[in-house]
Amino acid sequence: MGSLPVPSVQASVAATGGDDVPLRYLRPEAAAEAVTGDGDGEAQIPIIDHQRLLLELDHGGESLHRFPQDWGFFQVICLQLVNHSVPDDVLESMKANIQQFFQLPAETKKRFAQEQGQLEGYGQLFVVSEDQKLDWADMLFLYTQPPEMRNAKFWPDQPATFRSALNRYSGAVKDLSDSLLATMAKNLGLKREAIADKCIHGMQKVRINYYPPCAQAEKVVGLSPHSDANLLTLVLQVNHVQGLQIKRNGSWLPVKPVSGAFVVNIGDMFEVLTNGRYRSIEHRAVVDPKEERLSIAAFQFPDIHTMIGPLKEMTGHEDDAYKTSDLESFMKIFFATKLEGKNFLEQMKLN
Ligand SMILES: O=C(O)CCC(=O)C(=O)O
Ligand SMILES: [Fe+2]
Repeated sequence: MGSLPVPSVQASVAATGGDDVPLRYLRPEAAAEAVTGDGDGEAQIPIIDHQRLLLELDHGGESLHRFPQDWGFFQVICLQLVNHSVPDDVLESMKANIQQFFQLPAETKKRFAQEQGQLEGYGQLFVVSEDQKLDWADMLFLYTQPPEMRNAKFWPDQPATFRSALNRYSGAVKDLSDSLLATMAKNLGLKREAIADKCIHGMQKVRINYYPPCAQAEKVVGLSPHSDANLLTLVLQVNHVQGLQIKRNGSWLPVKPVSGAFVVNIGDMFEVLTNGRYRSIEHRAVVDPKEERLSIAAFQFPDIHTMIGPLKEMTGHEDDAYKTSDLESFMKIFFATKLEGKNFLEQMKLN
């Protein structure tokens, strides 16, 4: 497993001034796919107050149900969660640390570079061929939970507070995710523990994205369209620069950054577990012509030894619509596949 090495986009922009965009990044047709509005007003992703949601749930309210139904034929959850349990200082410290990390000299960042055949570290993912188009971004990918899975050599020791900030962030986001999974299970008519029980030692991987500005922003893509393979993803948009878009009714809908909010996305494993009742969200990131953009995606997985397949309580008399496989095989196929819409999940479908 691994991704082919590619140059740092940030370093190339610094070296060349960034006016000439190398051919491997130019994909004007993909970049120009239709975008709906600016993510405001009617088209805005629902903003959910987490404390209120929990109160409603305790009182038997309809909680999350309203939103997926408003959001089209399939149950699609993409929402911005505010008033959640991750403390402000944990968010602020994480943001400051990653902003400082990407400002470090190229040689310093390279000390944490991915190694051949491995996914973790500073570099890029999903590059599977020499002639594939590339994303206009650099990233840092780390295994964060359970703590035994951490590989200290990929965890930056500069800035000095990076490791402690990520440690706190990771734990707080895991707790929040567990709480959301319990809520979602209840929404599906399952026991609260139905999904959470699979996540007691649930894995978490964190992908920190850095999108440099691009003089030809309208011809490049920051992160190719994809759905996340895991159960649930919590994305923090680190600064005010807009870039994240979700696919809805065939066009791209911008997700406006809301300060302190987590964008909560359903991943492929949730789609499989619910036998397709809920659908994973296809999304992408575009880049800004003038300003850099940063985001942190925390991918929540079940425990490493969990089998991933449609839950019996979900299927009833229906046939399974997806294969059942162990988590490791599931992930191997995911990382060997070029990131392109939901093509990975197609491989997991039966018939
Ligand atoms: O940059 C973003 O907002 C999206 C990040 C994302 O989708 C990912 O890392 O999987
Ligand atoms: Fe994603």
